[in-house]
Amino acid sequence: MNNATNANLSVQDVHTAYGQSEALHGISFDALPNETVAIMGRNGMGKTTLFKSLMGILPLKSGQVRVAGHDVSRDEPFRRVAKGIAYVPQGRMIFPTLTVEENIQTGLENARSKSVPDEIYALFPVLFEMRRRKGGNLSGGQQQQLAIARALVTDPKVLLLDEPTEGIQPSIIKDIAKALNEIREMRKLTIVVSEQVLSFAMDVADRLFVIEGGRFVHETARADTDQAHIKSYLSV
Ligand SMILES: Nc1ncnc2c1ncn2[C@@H]1O[C@H](COP(=O)(O)OP(=O)(O)OP(=O)(O)O)[C@@H](O)[C@H]1O
Repeated sequence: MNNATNANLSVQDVHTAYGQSEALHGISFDALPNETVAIMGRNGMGKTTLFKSLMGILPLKSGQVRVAGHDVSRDEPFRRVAKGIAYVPQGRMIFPTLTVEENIQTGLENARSKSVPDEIYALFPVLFEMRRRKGGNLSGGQQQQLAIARALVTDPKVLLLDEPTEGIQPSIIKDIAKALNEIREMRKLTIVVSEQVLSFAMDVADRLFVIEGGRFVHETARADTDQAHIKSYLSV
């Protein structure tokens, strides 16, 4: 475990329930600036519930979430965004009838300037080419890039991505891995990504956790990863 005082994201003993049914049973981890952490697990193991808990979309039953040293555990989602955490949800959730540019601008709601920073289009040139097209007309991979761009304009310290490779073709998955590595290096971001694709996690993550039944059951540094062991958790 890293020293919590240096952590950009510190998650301590988080429990989350749907009514009487507890889905997360005490999740704890820290992540540093310029570090990517992958959370691996099959469907229904708690990845989405964890991200919604970190963002405040679901209330914590108990536990604490700190972003850059600030306790955000009781904050509404928009306050958490202002304190430096951003979310790319599963399924991307872009607005199909808005243009690419307008989709990115929805992330700039609380910013002084509504113009999309050049840096964003430099990272994702395809979004610049397609800036006047409707979001709904983009391919899955382009929509994923758009969802990442929209999250990045809030200038987060911590970026959460829920299964970014879902439904995306392998060649584009490589592009997304490259973009995430560039963004992390450029902004010294903390990235937390949930995944079922191990090769993608190995391309981006410094550390990997396995979640099962709402608990972390395995942790490994990338260099020490026993890939066969991780795969045994991912196969049904
Ligand atoms: N709205 C809900 N009401 C009740 N239980 C829920 C709800 N959403 C999820 N759960 C339960 O919480 C547990 C964790 O689900 P979660 O969606 O977080 O898993 P996941 O790992 O993100 O899987 P997936 O990749 O399918 O989204 C599951 O047992 C699921 O049935």
